[in-house]
Amino acid sequence: MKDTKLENAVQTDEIKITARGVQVFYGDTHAIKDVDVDIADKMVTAFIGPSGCGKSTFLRCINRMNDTIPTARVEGDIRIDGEDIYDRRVDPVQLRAKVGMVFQKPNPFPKSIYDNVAYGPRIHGLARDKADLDAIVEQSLRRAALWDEAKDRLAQPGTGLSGGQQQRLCIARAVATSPEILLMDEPCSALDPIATAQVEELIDELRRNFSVVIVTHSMQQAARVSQRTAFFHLGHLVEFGETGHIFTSPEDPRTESYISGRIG
Ligand SMILES: Nc1ncnc2c1ncn2[C@@H]1O[C@H](COP(=O)(O)OP(=O)(O)OP(=O)(O)O)[C@@H](O)[C@H]1O
Repeated sequence: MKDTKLENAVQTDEIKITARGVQVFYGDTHAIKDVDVDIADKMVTAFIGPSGCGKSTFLRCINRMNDTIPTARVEGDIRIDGEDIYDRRVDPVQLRAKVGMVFQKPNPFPKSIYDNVAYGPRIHGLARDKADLDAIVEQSLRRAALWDEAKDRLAQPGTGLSGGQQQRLCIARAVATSPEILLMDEPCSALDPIATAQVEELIDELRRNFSVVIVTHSMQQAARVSQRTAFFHLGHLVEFGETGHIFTSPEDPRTESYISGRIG
């Protein structure tokens, strides 16, 4: 299995994240089993697979969010630009500024729109002065395609926005610290079709500047937004490759069954 995976791994792109022999345990539950993958820069990689197969668990390895779960134990090697992110010298808080995350349910802080976006730059000391912070907030809201809707109400609470706007605010908050990687865990599952389409369009824009990894339950969404797809099943990374190839000519029968709707 490992050889097939590596043969299918994308070798020609510029690689941002490499994972080798990754295992995750929650107590006695073995949730991720010996995963090897190379994730390309400036592309969208989708993680798909049936419920409970380990997509979110593996996503959380990339910014060490599993560190916050007491029963979770991660083994193996994960590197970003060749740097071992589990090295003792790596500060997880700094890592999470470099590897931003957007969650399933929009979770703006109970603060103004401005302060939501300014939060990360403030705690990481990224702005020289107020004018600089204003510029970061504006640029982040523009990148999240929210500036036009938010510019006249920056002092109003983020929680007063619509669900789709809140999710774009969370994307603006994530990009405000100039991350290199954006992790998205089912970012559209709480959104209506119009807001989903806006966020999907935004994801396509974001890949110009970031490496984006998205967990999705929707195969249509994976096909629309991603260039690379990883199919997980029972904790294994079964198949990984170009999205079009995975959806039209999957090589593993488990992938074929899943995309044709027979499992999951
Ligand atoms: N905090 C936790 N504590 C204990 N077990 C967990 C925890 N989080 C996940 N698991 C277990 O690890 C396995 C993988 O779960 P994970 O949430 O990563 O799957 P998933 O593919 O993202 O699922 P879904 O699509 O339903 O969100 C499952 O067996 C799940 O029950």
